[in-house]
Amino acid sequence: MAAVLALVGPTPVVEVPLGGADGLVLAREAVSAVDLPPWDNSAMDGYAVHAADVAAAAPDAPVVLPVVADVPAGDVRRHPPVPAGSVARIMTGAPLPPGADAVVPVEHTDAGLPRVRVDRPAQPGAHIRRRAGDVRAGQVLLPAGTLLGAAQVALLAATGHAVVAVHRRPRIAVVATGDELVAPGQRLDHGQIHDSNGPALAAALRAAGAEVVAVERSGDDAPALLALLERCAAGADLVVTSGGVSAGAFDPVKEALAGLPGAQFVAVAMQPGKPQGLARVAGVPVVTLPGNPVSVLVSCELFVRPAVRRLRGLAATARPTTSAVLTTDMTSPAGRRQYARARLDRTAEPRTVAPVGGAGSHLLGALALADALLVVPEDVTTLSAGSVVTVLDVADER
Ligand SMILES: Nc1nc2c(c(=O)[nH]1)N[C@H]1C(S)=C(S)[C@@H](COP(=O)(O)OP(=O)(O)OC[C@H]3O[C@@H](n4cnc5c(N)ncnc54)[C@H](O)[C@@H]3O)O[C@H]1N2
Ligand code: MOO
Repeated sequence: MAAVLALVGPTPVVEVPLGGADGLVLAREAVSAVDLPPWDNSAMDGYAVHAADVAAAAPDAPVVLPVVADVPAGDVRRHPPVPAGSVARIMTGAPLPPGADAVVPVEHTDAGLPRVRVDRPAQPGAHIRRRAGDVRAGQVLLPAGTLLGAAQVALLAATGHAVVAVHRRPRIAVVATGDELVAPGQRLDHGQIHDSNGPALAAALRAAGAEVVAVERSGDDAPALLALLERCAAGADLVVTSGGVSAGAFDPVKEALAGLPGAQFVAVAMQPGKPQGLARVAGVPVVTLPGNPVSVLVSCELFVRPAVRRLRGLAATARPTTSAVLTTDMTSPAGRRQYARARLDRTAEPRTVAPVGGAGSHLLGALALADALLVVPEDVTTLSAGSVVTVLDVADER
């Protein structure tokens, strides 16, 4: 993972309309130019009063006062001070007229106009939301590096930000390699299969926060593949390939990239996802994932997702791990850390985890039912039901 991360940094800073900024990451701290609330205002529908006028009000001794003004929310008039001995009718969020120092909720009155009966006292300051009680002008609202979600967008909108400086959504191109690949929906000849890695990587990368700018298929001709990678690199921050990196007689990805500076192909002691590689094409990092359909998604999760986070301007962290109780016995290959596909019961106490399907890197049926990866260390070859194991929680939504 470190080798992949070393190739990427946050994408360039762009100014985008706030309305389209959710899911992006602030590139600069956001500062408020205004106080929030901008003026003292009412927290209740009711009457703005002088607290002293209603100090003795009670259900059996109501105080009757004249209503000298009506202040709805959105009222842009500047009202004169409310004289002592009178009140203004006021709605939630409306500016408190000068003079008044408390709000009596309408429930504690007869809702009257032009005179109102108030049957409860109010402490000075009651139901008043003070100017700058939330945010002060000049205050840092959000530091650089903040992921913008609904609450952050609300704060930026409330403080009047129409555009925000964010890291541009990372552009990633996907290239699935293999002469056997045919687009889903097309007829298969003997020896051909539908390309699942292309669509799968595109989905995983989008879920990680990337913009997928191309999903290409390439045959096994290395020069043609290199030309395709160069075209993809021209419009991308990162290119991700699948297939063609193991020990076969036709491993075009290796062949296409091997001569490039910085290219490296390694066997990682994990299962699935052993053969891995990376290179730069025209300066753009290319991560070469193995072709087996389970391997490609597990490797994308472990190696590419953190890199996408870094490109977005976030910390390049992995997903959270959790402990769970294994529900069945299982085995694991010696010398390779296994990421077994599993289902995690998040409602059980303690949590339980059950492997789904076998260890084969072609077992897409089981992968699609899994929502977690059960991590079995390199030196562990058998695990019994009841053991406490580490689980990577990879579910995006559940
Ligand atoms: N002699 C050895 N053979 C293999 C080794 C090894 O060490 N020595 N490693 C195995 C492991 S582990 C993996 S993983 C695979 C990785 O191979 P490649 O990255 O070269 O991938 P391919 O050979 O192109 O394909 C492997 C497998 O996946 C299918 N595939 C490929 N692309 C797609 C796609 N886009 N959609 C659906 N399925 C795809 C392909 O048809 C193969 O069945 O190598 C092992 N072999
Ligand atoms: O390591 Mo490969 O990725 O098992 O199938």
